[in-house]
Amino acid sequence: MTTEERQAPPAQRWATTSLIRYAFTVAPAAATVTAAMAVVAGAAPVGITIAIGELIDGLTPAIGGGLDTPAARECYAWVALIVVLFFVTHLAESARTSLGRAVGRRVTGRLGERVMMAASQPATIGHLEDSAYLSRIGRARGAGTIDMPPGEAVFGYSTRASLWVSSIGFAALLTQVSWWMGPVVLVVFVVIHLRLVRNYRTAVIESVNQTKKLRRTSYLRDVPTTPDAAREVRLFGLTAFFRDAYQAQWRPNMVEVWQRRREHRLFVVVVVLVTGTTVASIFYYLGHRAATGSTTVGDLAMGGLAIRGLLQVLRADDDDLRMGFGSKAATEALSFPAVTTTTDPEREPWETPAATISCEDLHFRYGGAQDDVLHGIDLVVPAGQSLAIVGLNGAGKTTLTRLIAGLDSPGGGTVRVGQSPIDDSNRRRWQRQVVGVFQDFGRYELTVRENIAFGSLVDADDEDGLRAVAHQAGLSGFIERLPHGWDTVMSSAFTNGVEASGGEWQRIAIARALFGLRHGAQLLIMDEPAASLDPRAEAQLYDTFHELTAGATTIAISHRFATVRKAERVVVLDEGRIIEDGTHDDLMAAGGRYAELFRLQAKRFEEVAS
Ligand SMILES: Nc1ncnc2c1ncn2[C@@H]1O[C@H](COP(=O)(O)OP(=O)(O)OP(=O)(O)O)[C@@H](O)[C@H]1O
Repeated sequence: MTTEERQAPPAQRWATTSLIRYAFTVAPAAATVTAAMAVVAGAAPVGITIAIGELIDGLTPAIGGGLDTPAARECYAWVALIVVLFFVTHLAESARTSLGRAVGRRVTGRLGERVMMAASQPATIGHLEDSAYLSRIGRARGAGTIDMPPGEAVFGYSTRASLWVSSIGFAALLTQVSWWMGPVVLVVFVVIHLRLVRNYRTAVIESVNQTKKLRRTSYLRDVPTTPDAAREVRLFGLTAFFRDAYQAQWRPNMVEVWQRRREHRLFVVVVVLVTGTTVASIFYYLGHRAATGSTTVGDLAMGGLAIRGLLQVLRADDDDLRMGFGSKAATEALSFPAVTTTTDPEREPWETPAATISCEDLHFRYGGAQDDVLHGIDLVVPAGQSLAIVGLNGAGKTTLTRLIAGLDSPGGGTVRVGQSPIDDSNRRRWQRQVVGVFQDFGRYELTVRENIAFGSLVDADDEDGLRAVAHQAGLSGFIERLPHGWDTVMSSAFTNGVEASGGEWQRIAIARALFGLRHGAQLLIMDEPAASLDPRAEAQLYDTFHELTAGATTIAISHRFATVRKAERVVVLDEGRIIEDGTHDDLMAAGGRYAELFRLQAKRFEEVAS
């Protein structure tokens, strides 16, 4: 993914046509019926207005003639038509509303999927750490001052379509009263309406363009209610900090939006004056014509009702907000490529089942950073070796494993597996050969079974395998005690769900990786895999390590030297360079950085023990 694709600025175009076309594509039947209902719901009130006019004109000859005269019967017919049209209006309007919303939901769902698939398309992960790209995703989901996803626009269009049908009908009725009146009123009202809508849309663009800032603002607002942060927020007394930071950011972000709203209110006053004058003049004109006998009372009533109906054209309200925000979100969502097929390949044997991994002159820099994190790493890891990477915080250990796993592509140099350099043509296939227990491993709010089976999802029905890896990771007792065993959801936020401790989560992550190894993965990466384990569990993990990893290549990052010394080979990383490489004994004998750090840690233990 290029930087331009990641950081595409907010869409300036409105997706009206493409969004409507999209709605007809994803829900053809419902969209067609919604459109038909919008036309009926818009046309029926015009019919009612005509019927009322005719009824009033028919009443004069009918009055005093009794209930069973032709004139009275004609009045009954008009009344019946009015009643029927009332029902038709309400039925069509209800159908339009519920179907329009359903189509909108479908559009929102499908566009949400489109964004998810597009964001998951690159095999590398750097774009998901890019704030510009995250803002694009936020905009495509309709996140703004208020959440207004794309489907809301579809519903707004159906409401507006109905309104346009009735407006054109009412204008046609006015033309019957006087030829110039319909076009003139329609044009004046439409011009005012479009201006009102433009104001709305400007406000929308401004607030959507604020997404990046608003994402930050929302973050500040949400932290105190996030379970992960709840303890620290209380213990450190941070509620007021987050409230103040939220307000301090929110107000300046909203200043322009508020200014726009003030201008808009002023414009609304002008609108009221112009329309009031127009409507008053027309009523005076109609009244004058009726009084001088050049038009009937029925036409007068019809004209009045038509004007009243036309006044609705002026409305610029929630529907415009829906169309504005929603279509903006849709424009953004539609700018993501449509990826329909999942690109996750099944695990299949690599060219050579157990291949040497070679890093050749690797350089890497994170997007937006000034300096490289890795400076020319050369490292050959033979198949089946257990390697430990050691180094101070920020030395580049995690970054190196990200490159080896194919999660990032290097700025310079190559990662080779066997004979094949890892590039975009084979990246996903290689990734399926790698399993990991990362520092920020996934804590999926799904069942414990799913959490572990993710290690090799196609083998999820391997009950024996699941039980075996759970046992190896020391989870058997934990799972037995769960209220729904393997089907317990790992989050108390859900009914019958439970919360696991940090160590239990880590064991789940280990079991997941072991399940992947069991089903053919050839590289295990572990970044501080025992950080949350109790000493007994950690000892057990490493004592049985070779048996558990079944000959796979393993790369472990750890600050615990008791763990590190068990590896066949150790490399020491310092500021993005390998400075030492050998067995524990070699490096101790060399008396370099490794020996220094090892002795420092051993001394601490001795001090504590004595
Ligand atoms: N996603 C990222 N975006 C930008 N910079 C990053 C990112 N991840 C890490 N860095 C930077 O890259 C450098 C190396 O980080 P890395 O996580 O590889 O170090 P490490 O040796 O694993 O550290 P630790 O022992 O603390 O886990 C650090 O200076 C860090 O700030």
